[in-house]
Amino acid sequence: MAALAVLRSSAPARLLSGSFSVHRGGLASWQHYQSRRPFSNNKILVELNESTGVAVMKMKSPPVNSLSLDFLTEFSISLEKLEIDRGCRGLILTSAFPKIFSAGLDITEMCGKSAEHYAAFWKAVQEMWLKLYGSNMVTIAAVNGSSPAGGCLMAMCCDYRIMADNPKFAIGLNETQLGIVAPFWFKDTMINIVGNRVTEQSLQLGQMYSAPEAHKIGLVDLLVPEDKVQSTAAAVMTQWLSIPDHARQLTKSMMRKPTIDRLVKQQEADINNFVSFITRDSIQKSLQVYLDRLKQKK
Ligand SMILES: CCC/C=C/C(=O)SCCNC(=O)CCNC(=O)[C@H](O)C(C)(C)COP(=O)([O-])OP(=O)([O-])OC[C@H]1O[C@@H](n2cnc3c(N)ncnc32)[C@H](O)[C@@H]1OP(=O)([O-])[O-]
Repeated sequence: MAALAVLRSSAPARLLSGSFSVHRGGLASWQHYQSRRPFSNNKILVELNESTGVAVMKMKSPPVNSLSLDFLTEFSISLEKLEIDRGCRGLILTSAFPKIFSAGLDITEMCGKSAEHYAAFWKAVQEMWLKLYGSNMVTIAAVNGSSPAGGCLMAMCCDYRIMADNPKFAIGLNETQLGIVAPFWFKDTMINIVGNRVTEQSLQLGQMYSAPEAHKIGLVDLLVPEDKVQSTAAAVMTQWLSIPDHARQLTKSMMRKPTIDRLVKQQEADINNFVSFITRDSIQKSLQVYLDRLKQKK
């Protein structure tokens, strides 16, 4: 079971950082755990309901939940804490902002920095994927806004995706539009959901799909009105949690392990590949132009 990130049964439940609360039934009984060290900038809010065993993880990194190195580090630590907590069986991943799930990788982390920085950043992206895609928990993405590139990847890592039924919200792997290339494990994750043909076309065109289009191609499983995304995620979670954990976990591992192992086997090479790609002058220029265009949009 090497593919599954953390062995939940053998590790003690420990809660380490701030922005972490445990729900024991009523709102009045929210308990806040103290930080052991002041690591967290609270870009991620985690609320664990102990009576249901379901944690809600809300991304809260203004303005657009872009995946910076700090964000990714905090995300992976938060996830690991839930993974080793025997009281937690399910995770709902969502955004604290109403119109944006996540803007994907923070482009400023990929512009004008050192090779060492790019390597550390890419390792953090890999870790996020390995932990979320390999999670033993039931994972449901409550996609309450737009979700390009790395944001789409996070949603795709989950077992089930529920998206707000708003044609203005878009999701997809748009990397080629930035002049960059989604790595093989982004591609594999998408193939495992929508198949080879749709993925090939999506990746080449850097296609963003409106919520209804994403539902049509199977990139998201369910569309619901914006104000029903969270409650529907909770209802779907109950259904998934009715399956015995061990059987569901082994099945999930059987489905995902080959995909995970491909990256694990070449993690270092993948980092080197990213660094040599992202440091090219032409790629740096493309990213800068894209970033400037984003800023001028207003
Ligand atoms: C090989 C590598 C694989 C790569 C994978 C990736 O994920 S690549 C990533 C691919 N991702 C994309 O292509 C997504 C690009 N982003 C968007 O399409 C839109 O921002 C939006 C739809 C997410 C939100 O629309 P909205 O109208 O609500 O918001 P807004 O547009 O007004 O932005 C507000 C502020 O946030 C800033 N900022 C935004 N995104 C990023 C970012 N990723 N990073 C950093 N900064 C970002 C933006 O510049 C602006 O800054 P300012 O001027 O205030 O200093």
